[in-house]
Amino acid sequence: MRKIEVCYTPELIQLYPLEDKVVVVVDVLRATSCMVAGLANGVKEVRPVASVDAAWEIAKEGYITAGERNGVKVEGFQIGNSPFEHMEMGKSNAKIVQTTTNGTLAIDKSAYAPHVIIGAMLNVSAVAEYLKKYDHDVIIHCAGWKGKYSLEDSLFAGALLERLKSDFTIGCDAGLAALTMYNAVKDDIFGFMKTSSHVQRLGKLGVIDDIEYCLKEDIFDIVPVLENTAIVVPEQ
Ligand SMILES: O=C(O)[C@H](CS(=O)(=O)O)OP(=O)(O)O
Repeated sequence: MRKIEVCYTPELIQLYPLEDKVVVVVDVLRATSCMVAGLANGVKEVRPVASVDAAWEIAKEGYITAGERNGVKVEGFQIGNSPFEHMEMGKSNAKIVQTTTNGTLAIDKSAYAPHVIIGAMLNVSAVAEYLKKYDHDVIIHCAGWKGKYSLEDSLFAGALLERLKSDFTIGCDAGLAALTMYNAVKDDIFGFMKTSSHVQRLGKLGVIDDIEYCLKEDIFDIVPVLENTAIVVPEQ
């Protein structure tokens, strides 16, 4: 049986050989939720970059600048890190260059894997169905927060494992912990998350609507993939 493992933070990713794996990168609050919401609503592609300077360079090619530092829109950028802003950009089929504290860094650190896909609560069942058809072992790469563990990305890991537990062997204790936590709180994820450090931090910035939205399961059925340097939704 294929194996699925969970890496809780980008600081640990060097412990996981990625050469022959599918990597699911997740940053529920909020980077990968923005990508999924935007791409499902007409955004053409997202170029994830680790630095603000790199974003400015790519913006010269006609990309909309998106992203945050410390949760706040980068000065001079067109949009920040809200899924609603990304969905709005879909109306003009924008191409976006995005840099965030945790999410785009985790993508950067996964980029040498042969296959990288983008997960969020918003598309968790679509990701599960995609992985069932794809004959490879899987690593769920949680973006965490500044190298540390985060509850929301672990909940995504648990939600995905719950959907895949008959098809994959859960190959690590991190996965078992995520699955147990998800099943314990799945009926009130928003209530559970209220005490988390990320919600406390972002809540102070007045983005509670973003948080509530990003914690919803299965709003979209797309699976964005990293193709060379861009995240796109391949034609079915
Ligand atoms: O904007 C966000 O949600 C966070 C900001 S911070 O890390 O909490 O300061 O960034 P992200 O890379 O989307 O986790």
